[in-house]
Amino acid sequence: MQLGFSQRLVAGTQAEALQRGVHAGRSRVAALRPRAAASVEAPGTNIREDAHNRADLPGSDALNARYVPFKAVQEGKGIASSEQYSLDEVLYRANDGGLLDVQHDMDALARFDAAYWKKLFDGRVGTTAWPYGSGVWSKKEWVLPELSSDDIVSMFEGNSNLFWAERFGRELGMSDLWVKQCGNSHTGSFKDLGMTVLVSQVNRLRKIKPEAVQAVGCASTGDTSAALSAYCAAAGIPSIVFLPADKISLAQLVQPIANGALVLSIDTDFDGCMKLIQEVTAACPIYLANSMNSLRLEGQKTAAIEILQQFDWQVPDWVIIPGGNLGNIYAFYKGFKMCKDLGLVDRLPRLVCAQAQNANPLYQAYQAGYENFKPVKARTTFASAIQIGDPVSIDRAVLALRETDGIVEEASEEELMDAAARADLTGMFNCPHTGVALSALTKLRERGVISPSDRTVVVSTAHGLKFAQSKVAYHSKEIEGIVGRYANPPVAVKESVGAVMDAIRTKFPSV
Ligand SMILES: Cc1ncc(COP(=O)(O)O)c(C=O)c1O
Ligand SMILES: N[C@@H](CCOP(=O)(O)O)C(=O)O
Repeated sequence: MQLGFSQRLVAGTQAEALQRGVHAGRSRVAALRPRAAASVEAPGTNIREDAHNRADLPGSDALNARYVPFKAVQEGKGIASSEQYSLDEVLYRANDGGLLDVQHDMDALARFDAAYWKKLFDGRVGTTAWPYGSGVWSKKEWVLPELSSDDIVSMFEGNSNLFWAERFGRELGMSDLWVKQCGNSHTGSFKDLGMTVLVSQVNRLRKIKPEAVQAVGCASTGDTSAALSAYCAAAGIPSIVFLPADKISLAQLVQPIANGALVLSIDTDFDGCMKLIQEVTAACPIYLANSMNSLRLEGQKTAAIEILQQFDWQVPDWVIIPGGNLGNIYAFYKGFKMCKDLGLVDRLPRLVCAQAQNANPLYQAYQAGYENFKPVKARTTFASAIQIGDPVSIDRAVLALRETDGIVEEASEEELMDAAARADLTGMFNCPHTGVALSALTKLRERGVISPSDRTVVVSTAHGLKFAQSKVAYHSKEIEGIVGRYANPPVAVKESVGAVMDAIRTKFPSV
């Protein structure tokens, strides 16, 4: 919707008012810090209270969002759907059993022009004003506009770095390759972005409907469970995690244990855990925290908005994302689409979903023109967090890929481990899932689908340190069937200068 001159003027004035509010809030926060430490004498003088007292963005009371059936989104109806629900309802599926989607009142958002939103979002980067220091909540009006700042549970997630992978790009003959480090986050994966939103809404629900939400639960391959347990622990909310026994890394397993969740190690795979959690959450007041719950995607979509913001609102040509349960690829699409629909950018990037060959139901569907999707039995993969054969968000992923002229690629175990290790040699420290995305990038580049100057973003979804065991195995050349082309095993040396010098000169003859 185009704004008339007088409306633009109003929006500009509002933006300035808000900027003043944010900056005033920031300086007040700074001024209050010493007193907050002595909060016994000065109760309430903290950044949450400061947010409570701050006037909302003028006109923001008109902003709102609702659940609508995902089918309505597929049909292009969005918030105009006749079936819709308040976000205060506890439900995960529409009347027809299909998924739900959070839809925003785009006309209300469009009352503020693109320049207004850019200025607002840019002005919040790096602030400590509650809750805008979070990369997710800095876009609060586009996430959960009606949620009170008092209810937000945040660890100032998001704002992850997007860096120019100059040397790795050069190896692939590319000049404009970037890596978005979504794994550089509180619990070491992108899941924090969605979990802050879900747990914040739960925090509200527990105040208005205490009997309806007694605990929050999820099935997990290790990252959702880590994020859920951390955010629940921060808010004092009980959490329960269903983990496939012996199928997640030690670092992932210890996270919910440390955060006090009830950890159930179940003798099945992720798909089995996912079925169980759906039954359990349907039967008792345990709130479902998997990305089947569309609240999660409202947080995850902010990573896409953040990428555009980091490129000064320029659109990259390609964004490559590893896919498992397939919520994230749709979340990225939603973020990009919202920016386009509200005029912040003029096009969408092409999306690539990268799957492990051992768990590739979307890749198989893509090969068949998305006809007759069939779940698969996911086999063991080093990319264990995407060892998923029956993705809940398959329909969401297909929509995202169709709308962006997207591509699906796959990577064998050797390809994904090699790709992660090769990129590590240029200074990264990749998890195997990022290895899947890097392998997809390499293949698309070699086939000439991605051109030398295409601006390309690889989304790194978890921190490599969560998967140290598999990286050690690779570098020790211990993995059966994998040569380890980029392995760099440590050299055992006796305690003698001669032996040390020999070892150095073997590697660097000119020393
Ligand atoms: C590290 C990591 N990468 C990628 C994914 C895939 O995300 P999605 O399930 O939304 O496709 C997951 C979880 O599934 C994950 O934990
Ligand atoms: N990789 C995920 C799998 C579950 O995905 P979700 O996004 O639907 O919660 C995990 O870490 O559990």
